[in-house]
Amino acid sequence: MEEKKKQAKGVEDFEGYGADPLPGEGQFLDWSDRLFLEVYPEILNYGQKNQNLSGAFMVPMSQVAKGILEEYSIKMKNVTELASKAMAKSLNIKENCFLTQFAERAQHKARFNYYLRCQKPDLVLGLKPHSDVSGFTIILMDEESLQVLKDEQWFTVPKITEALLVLVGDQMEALLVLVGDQMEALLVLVGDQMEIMTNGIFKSPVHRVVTSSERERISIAVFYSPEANKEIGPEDGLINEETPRIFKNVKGYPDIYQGYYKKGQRALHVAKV
Ligand SMILES: O=C(O)CCC(=O)C(=O)O
Ligand SMILES: [Fe+2]
Repeated sequence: MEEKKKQAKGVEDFEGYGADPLPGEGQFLDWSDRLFLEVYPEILNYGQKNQNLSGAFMVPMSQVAKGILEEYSIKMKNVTELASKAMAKSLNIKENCFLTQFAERAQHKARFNYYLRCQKPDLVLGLKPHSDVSGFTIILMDEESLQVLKDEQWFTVPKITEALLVLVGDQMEALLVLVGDQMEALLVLVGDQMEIMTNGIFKSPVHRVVTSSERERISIAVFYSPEANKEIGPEDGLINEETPRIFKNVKGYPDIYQGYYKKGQRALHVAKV
């Protein structure tokens, strides 16, 4: 515990080790311990930043841990490319169109969540209801507890061992994609920016994590987002007379999102036409 405290980030910082920044008035803290790191494109600078022990990279990592993080990040980069293409294909639009919107310096941020056992699981959440700001998020989990809101009801996302990639949209459809020879189940959760780029066809679901008094849980979420300050918008190929544009082109959406997230609110309406 002492060692953990030494590495903790400031209460206002987002990146680094510790709880999320203090939420706005009337909001609760989440029952989780997490490490949040930008891995792409920043991973290339990781060693340097680590030596300086500044900002988000105050968490010293062993060479082994750094190696694993690098390897995982490279694999995740492949998965995001594969999933971006699969999503475009499923919509009958150009395979590379989403990759072009995410652009060369697309961001990958990894969040390592550790949800401790909780004495009052009926009163405390591991993560409050939210939608992700990302284009999409790839989640690896060891236990169930992630829930998605549909028709005002919470559904627990099952832990699947056979499937490799599952897309949870509004319809909880499954999209199976083969990722190398790895048999770990990965979940792809659509984020707000993909809802904008697909003109609302893929929905960014509201989700939360519940706690348990019996078991702890670990998950790794990799948030894949367009390059910083890149304007994004609905794909031309998805707009026609029958399905008119419902979202504007937007720039700097993550900043707008953060303001609403702190208040426990969604931000997507600001991008509506
Ligand atoms: O722990 C999980 O399964 C989900 C985490 C999540 O929703 C997030 O980090 O945004
Ligand atoms: Fe999330």
